[in-house]
Amino acid sequence: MADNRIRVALTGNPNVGKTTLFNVITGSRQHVGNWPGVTVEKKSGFKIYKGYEIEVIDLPGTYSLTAYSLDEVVARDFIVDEKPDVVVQIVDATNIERNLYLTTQLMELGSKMIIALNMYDLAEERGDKLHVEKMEKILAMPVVLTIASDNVGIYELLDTVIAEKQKENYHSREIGYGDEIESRIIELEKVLSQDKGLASRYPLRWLAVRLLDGDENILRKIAGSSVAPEIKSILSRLDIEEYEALMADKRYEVISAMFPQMCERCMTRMTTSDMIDRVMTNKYLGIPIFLALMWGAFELTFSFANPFMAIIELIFVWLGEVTAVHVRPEWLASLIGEGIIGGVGSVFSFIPNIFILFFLLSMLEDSGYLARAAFIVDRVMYKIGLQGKSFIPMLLGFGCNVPAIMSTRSIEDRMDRMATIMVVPFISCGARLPIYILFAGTFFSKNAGTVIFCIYLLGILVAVASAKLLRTTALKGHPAPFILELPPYRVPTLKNSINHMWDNGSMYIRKAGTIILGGSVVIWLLAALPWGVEYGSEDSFIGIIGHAIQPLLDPLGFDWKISVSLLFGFVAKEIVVASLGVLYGVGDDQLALTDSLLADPNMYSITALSIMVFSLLYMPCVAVVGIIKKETGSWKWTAFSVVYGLVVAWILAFVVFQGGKLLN
Ligand SMILES: Nc1nc2c(ncn2[C@@H]2O[C@H](COP(=O)(O)OP(=O)(O)OP(=O)(O)O)[C@@H](O)[C@H]2O)c(=O)[nH]1
Ligand SMILES: [Mg+2]
Repeated sequence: MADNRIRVALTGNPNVGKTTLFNVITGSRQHVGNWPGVTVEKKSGFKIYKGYEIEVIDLPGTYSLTAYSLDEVVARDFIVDEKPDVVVQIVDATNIERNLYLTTQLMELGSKMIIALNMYDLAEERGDKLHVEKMEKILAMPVVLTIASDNVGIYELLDTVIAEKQKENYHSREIGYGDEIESRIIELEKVLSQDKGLASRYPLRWLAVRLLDGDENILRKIAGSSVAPEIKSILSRLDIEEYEALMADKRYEVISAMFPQMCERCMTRMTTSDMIDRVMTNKYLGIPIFLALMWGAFELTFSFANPFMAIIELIFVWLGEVTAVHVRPEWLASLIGEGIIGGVGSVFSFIPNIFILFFLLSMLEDSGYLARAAFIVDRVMYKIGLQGKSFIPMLLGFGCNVPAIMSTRSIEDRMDRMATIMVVPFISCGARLPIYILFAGTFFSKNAGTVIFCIYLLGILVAVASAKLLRTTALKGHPAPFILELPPYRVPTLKNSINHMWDNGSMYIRKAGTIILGGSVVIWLLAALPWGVEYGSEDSFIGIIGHAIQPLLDPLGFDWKISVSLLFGFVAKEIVVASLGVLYGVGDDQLALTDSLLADPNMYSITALSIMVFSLLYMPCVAVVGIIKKETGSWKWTAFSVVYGLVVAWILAFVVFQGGKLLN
């Protein structure tokens, strides 16, 4: 490797600001959130600085080097196997003692190390006195103060990285584990050293320590080695569990001896966060507060977005009129008017809602509240035999199910993970929102926010119930207890909320310009062909397809237009709205889609409700099906997910529609 290239790994406990730091150094925009477990994959980026090409790798958070879940393994293996030039451990300055556990393990690896003492704004705020120089001396490594979220200390950190890389010799730092364990370490080291390949790849002392620590992954790493049988026989004579406990004790002992010298007045005390949590996570108040906050978010979304939505609608209706008058030949006017403006336009008018909802959700996330929501829901889920960790992917699922399913990698237990993957599609993603806004806004205009809130809630309930069902049948087993470290409450940063809003919102706009545009044109073609048929009539191709599937959906109250739109929604759920836009010929009679729907004699509010319920549940879109296949590695489960969704959606929409008809 050329001399001016440096590879730097960012590691540390979850939720300490690794990704925030990564983003400011490399100018990337990876997802940052105030809860542990945001990052589940390694991401790399580059920074050119003072003539050096610095590659920075952001890793998932990990509490120790004994990795349990998939994301922790990613972090551990990278540092151990890829040997970055410099390892930067990001330490939460308000939680140093706890973070040092990982430090003691990283130290043993013998890599060049730097501590970035992050969030020191928060430490200072509460009156801690940090002794950075003492810390450097005790740990024998550079310590740099940073405030990643405020761009403070970044260049100092980069300078330190360069200086560290250039250092010729540095001493590895060791923890003494006491005579008994030390003699075992020496015994193991001696055997391990016979395998020259191993010796060149890993520090032998480190390997020995990990083996005595009962690390299964390390056992697997040396399985192919000639010394493996001998190592195994030594280990089998020892009580590894006891060694593991002894070594952990020793580390804690070392930490509690050095910690008081690094920080004065850094005792644990009742913080504001703790006090707020007494109320927020209270046994009785927790769930009502959660529901109230979510309901508030939907109400706000709706009332704020309404005027903007009306303006966008007007613009598209006007564009439709202009097209009808000025564009010739007529088929082209129809393509642009009915197809493109009708389809893309009707999806576009929901952009304000998407933006506002994601802005609000990201404020809740950044403040630390969503982690509490996971905690509260976990309490309930655990009682009915489910693992609360599944709630975190569900939270991500409100944005898009694809990253949500990827984030299940942080779930250790395979059964739990599979069950979570199967139920995430019931969590309503942003793409379904336009469908609800259209139908709730049109048929329940007075309390649209509440109706949409109930739909989201229904999604969560179906997800939880399905998980329960799966966990007691095909994916039987006990849930592992879930320990979630609650992050502190923080004032949400505007930058973060806007970034988050933009990421979700721009994805939506991109989709409108590509897949939805394409879908609209296809639907227009199907509605206009065969040549000479009346546009969008029952004799057009789309009419024929619609009539073919409509009998299946008739008991749910859907006519052929709704049926065919739902069919195309499989590609992307926004297409349901786009194709309704095309089929109701917005450009034609110069009405907004909402007015056309109100004018349709077959549409009642109960039909609208049935459509919303069906769209919420009916099957994951193409992209989600793809990721389910990838993450489960099984066609059987992928097919199950599609069929199960369709069945559940059909049954619930049936109950809603037929029940509603009976009541009326
Ligand atoms: N006050 C303050 N907040 C910070 C600082 N650095 C990061 N944060 C916030 O801390 C939270 C966690 O940041 P992330 O960058 O997602 O943390 P991470 O270490 O990548 O977390 P995982 O990927 O879950 O392991 C976010 O809400 C950030 O805005 C800091 O220096 N000061
Ligand atoms: Mg991260």
